Amino acid sequence: MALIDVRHLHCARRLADVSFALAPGEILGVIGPNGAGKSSLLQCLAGILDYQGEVDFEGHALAGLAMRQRAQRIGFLPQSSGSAWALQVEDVVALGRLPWGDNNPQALRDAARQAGIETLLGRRVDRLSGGEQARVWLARVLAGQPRLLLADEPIASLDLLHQRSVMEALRTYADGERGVILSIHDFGLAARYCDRLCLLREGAIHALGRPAEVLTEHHLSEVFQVPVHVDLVANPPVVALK
Ligand SMILES: Nc1ncnc2c1ncn2[C@@H]1O[C@H](COP(=O)(O)OP(=O)(O)OP(=O)(O)O)[C@@H](O)[C@H]1O
Repeated sequence: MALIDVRHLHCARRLADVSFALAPGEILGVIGPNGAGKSSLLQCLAGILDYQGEVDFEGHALAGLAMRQRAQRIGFLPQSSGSAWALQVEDVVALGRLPWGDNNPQALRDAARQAGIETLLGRRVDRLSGGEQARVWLARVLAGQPRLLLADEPIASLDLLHQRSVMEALRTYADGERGVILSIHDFGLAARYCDRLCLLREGAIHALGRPAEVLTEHHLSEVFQVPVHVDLVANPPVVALK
């Protein structure tokens, strides 16, 4: 059974007739130009934006789930998070347990390790660098151990080392019964870590399939309107401007 099954999703002036399903164990990368609708899609699935169409989660209508059940099953990492308060890093991570009403120490430890923030514990989140803060907010979502993790550009502000470690953490997180849908602008990393890609153009799906089916010079040049060189046989895969 699909983890999430999205059928004919419409969101006013942002998304048109988007359909796909995600199986347990899969990472789906959502790609496309600025304004194509990647964040909007994730926000619809997270319950932040209203939509028309049908979305089933593990065979049941998502709309029928109580808010708490939904928050336990689906975690959302927004494009940018921040805190106006002087919270400790561990307090931010613990926020991820709110849907469960507990403070599960093992879940908190696992989340800190997966997001690579163990050395940041004990610090104030508002005194961390942008990339450090981004990993703390990722740890918050991981702490909730959602079956489906939605992450809006989780590596956008990260250095090379942490881009790789976060993609590997998400890969490991998805392996098994969980799934991840993330938006990403780095196509080389998308090719390397995502099982399938959804290429959006002006709110509609332009291509959906395995990275080799979606990341073609034809699709990318057409959608991004620049000549693109693609070599997915290379190790690591190469997608670059010509
Ligand atoms: N709060 C909003 N109110 C109205 N329209 C919005 C709002 N936020 C985004 N939009 C519009 O919705 C469309 C999709 O935006 P969205 O943020 O989903 O794109 P995106 O693919 O995530 O872009 P990016 O790569 O720049 O993050 C754009 O045309 C955008 O201008």
